[in-house]
Amino acid sequence: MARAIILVIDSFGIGYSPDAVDFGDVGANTLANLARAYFDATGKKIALPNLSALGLIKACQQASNQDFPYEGGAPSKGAYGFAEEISTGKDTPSGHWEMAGVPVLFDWGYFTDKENSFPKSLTDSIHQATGFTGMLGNCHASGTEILKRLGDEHIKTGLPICYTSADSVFQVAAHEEHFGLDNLYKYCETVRELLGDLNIGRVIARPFIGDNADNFARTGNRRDYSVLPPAPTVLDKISQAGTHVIGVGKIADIFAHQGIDEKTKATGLHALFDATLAHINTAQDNSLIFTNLVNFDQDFGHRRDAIGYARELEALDVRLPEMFQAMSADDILFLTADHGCDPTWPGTEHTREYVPIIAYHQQVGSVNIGNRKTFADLGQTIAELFKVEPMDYGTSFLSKLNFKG
Ligand SMILES: O=P(O)(O)O[C@H]1O[C@H](CO)[C@@H](O)[C@H]1O
Ligand SMILES: [Mn+2]
Ligand SMILES: [Mn+2]
Repeated sequence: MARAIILVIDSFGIGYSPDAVDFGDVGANTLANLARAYFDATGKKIALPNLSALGLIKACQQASNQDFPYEGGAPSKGAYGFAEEISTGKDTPSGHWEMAGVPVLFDWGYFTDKENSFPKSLTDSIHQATGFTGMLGNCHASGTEILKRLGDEHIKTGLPICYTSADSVFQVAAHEEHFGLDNLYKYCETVRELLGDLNIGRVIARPFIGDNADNFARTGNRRDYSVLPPAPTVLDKISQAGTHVIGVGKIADIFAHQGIDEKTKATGLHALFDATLAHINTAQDNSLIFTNLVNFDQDFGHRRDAIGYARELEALDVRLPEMFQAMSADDILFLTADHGCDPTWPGTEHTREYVPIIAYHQQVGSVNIGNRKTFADLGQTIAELFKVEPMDYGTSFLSKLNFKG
């Protein structure tokens, strides 16, 4: 076994899942709906020749029973299927931990009130511990809209902007220069400690720059402070057994730095892709390179920008051959997602969807691995590949891969 690569296209759902009714997401389909919106707006079919060859379109059609405009051929290489999530939430940590073999079967804590979202006991303790006299926001919000609304006041008052969403998060936006990046991180670390038993998945630092509502922009210095996964993930197991686990992008943050031997941060699709390629070019045998492409979710899914999402998918597709070329004959690439975020869906939140599971290896001919009952099938496959004890959840699909020769 040489190396494995996992590319998570963050938020890339391919059709609402059987339990979507519990989330108000019946009808969501990130890929199919954005392809339609792109066609309606531009008259062009989304061009995904490489992802189509890997079976992505077929996986989406199987998951959703729907057709949509696209350009690309029939599946010709690699394995393709669609997986449903058994974790209770449709958030990023749940999706990633489940794909690493550890679904989140307990309920996260949520701040459900749209206004005055944080309990007074919590805000009091934050003010006491940080020395700030107050906070702005304290509500549900989209991270870009709240900057437009409160960014100026933040600069004037020096108070942090705190907000949440339907996810189990406490987010803090602050200006990189006026408030300072280190101060923002320190504030978030304090909040992380004070959240205690509220069972909140993540505190997220959201630094931004700019001087007015028209040009405030979030920077790549986002930092996620996650709780630990509820059990050792396949990353812990393979890392302990000697596999070199490399996290690219926010992977290390998502796994609270557990089971990660080396990490590289980068901002934007191309920088993240380049960082992944650089690791493929240099990583020793017996390595796992695990990359999260956050921009699909952050810049397009939550922003409900279907056209931008479509163009970013095309840009990723164009670059895939570079990855195929960099891979050695024994390497295996998995492409998947952690949840949906349909850019045509009402609101700004994630959507409960099937995700694609695609596996590419030079020697693997096209094979349909069908409906996977949990994202943990990927973790179980990774466990088998790297020869560690099986995980408690998931069914490996390694034996289904159609290895030639
Ligand atoms: O609107 P922004 O700040 O991008 O927030 C989004 O990002 C958070 C973490 O993924 C989610 O909870 C969602 O609300
Ligand atoms: Mn995500
Ligand atoms: Mn998100």
